[in-house]
Amino acid sequence: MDLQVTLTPVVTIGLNRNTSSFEYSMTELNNLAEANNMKVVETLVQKLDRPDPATYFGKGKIEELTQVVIDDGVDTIVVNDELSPSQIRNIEKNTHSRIIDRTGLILEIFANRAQSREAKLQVELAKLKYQLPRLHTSASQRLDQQTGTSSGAGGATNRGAGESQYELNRRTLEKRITHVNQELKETAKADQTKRKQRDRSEMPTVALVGYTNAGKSTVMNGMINLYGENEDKQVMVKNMLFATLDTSVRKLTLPDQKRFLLSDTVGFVSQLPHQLVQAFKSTLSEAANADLLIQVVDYSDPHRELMMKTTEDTLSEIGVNGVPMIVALNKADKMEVAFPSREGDNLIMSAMDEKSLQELTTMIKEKIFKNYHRLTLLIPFSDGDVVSYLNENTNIETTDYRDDGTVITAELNDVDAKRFEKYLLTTE
Ligand SMILES: Nc1nc2c(ncn2[C@@H]2O[C@H](COP(=O)(O)OP(=O)(O)OP(=O)(O)O)[C@@H](O)[C@H]2O)c(=O)[nH]1
Ligand SMILES: [Mg+2]
Repeated sequence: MDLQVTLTPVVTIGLNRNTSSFEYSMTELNNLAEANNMKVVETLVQKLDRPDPATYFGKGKIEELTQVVIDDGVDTIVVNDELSPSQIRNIEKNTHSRIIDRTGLILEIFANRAQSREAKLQVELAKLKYQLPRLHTSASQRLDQQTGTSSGAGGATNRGAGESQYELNRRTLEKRITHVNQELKETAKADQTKRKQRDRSEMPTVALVGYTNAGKSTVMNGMINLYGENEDKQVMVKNMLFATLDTSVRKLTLPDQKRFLLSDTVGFVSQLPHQLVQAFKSTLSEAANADLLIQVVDYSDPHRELMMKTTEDTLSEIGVNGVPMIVALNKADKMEVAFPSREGDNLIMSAMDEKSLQELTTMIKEKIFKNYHRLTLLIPFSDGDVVSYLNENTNIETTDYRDDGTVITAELNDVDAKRFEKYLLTTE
């Protein structure tokens, strides 16, 4: 199926402001372009402290870019920063090319990957907000064409059509924003109900977070394999950026009957457009409500430190602070290191290795099942439902039968311990 896709040839450009992460951010831009069915023909870089307010690159460099575009026979330029509407228009005019900035690029990828209604609405909202101030640019028009969710008002086609047309388009976009916001609110309400139901089940929740392509979904599937229910579906794993855009939650049951919920969600990337972060807040709030985060890191990537910093910055941007975290240094099988190997809250591991997943589970257990009590209860035969509940929900160590009922020694969490207090066996 993928073989049919024709790749759009592009030139990528970026400003080197002398930061240590520049080279990495250009590599990432090129990866993002590839994830968006583009073929990077050439990359042009200029050293400048700040972008030219009119044209991003300086005058001479723009001339060079114009020549490169002609020589390479390319008509699309991908820029490593978010541009102002006038910068987009000026580069367009000078180079006779279509411009897609970093934000537009990520928006396109998200729009093409979104599956669920909620994800689609979230992406559309982010897209509309991006388009609103850029109505008369090729960046906005391209976004409509590429994502096939035309608001009917994004295009540069109206250039010169006069102020009234512009006003009309702007109003159409604004109306659509209000509408999408409303629809999102409704889905969010439904989500909250779901979450409330889950909360009532008193199960601890663990969220996988981290950079895109780090292996979060692979860890999720490994855990489902080991501890999921038979009918549990696996989640999608793919070697591409932003394979996952929706949140999946699965209930896992460990051999000692302890249960928790594990969630897999959208990955992060540096300079994730703020429109997207805002739009995806509710999807990402799964992490905010978690009792424990597992940050999955591609340990084999030389840029892993920057990726971890990006993850931590994004988490604080969406308001996730102070949730305990385990760092899963994944893909160790690609390196010459021993694994699984644990140091404090860090685990060098491979999501494809059962031993690693078991070690990760041990670490999860230590964090979320702290408040357990080993209790011995005497349950009268008339309360058989309590015995069934304990059998299904707790780790039972011993069961004995006496004339006056069943004696069970089990590990109970705080809530259950309180609930079944009255059955506590008092030694005569
Ligand atoms: N060698 C190796 N490859 C892995 C490991 N874990 C994941 N991968 C591969 O890495 C790629 C990305 O894995 P995913 O699980 O989809 O990554 P993700 O973090 O869910 O990515 P997004 O959903 O895009 O954010 C896939 O090709 C996986 O097969 C690992 O431990 N070792
Ligand atoms: Mg994934």
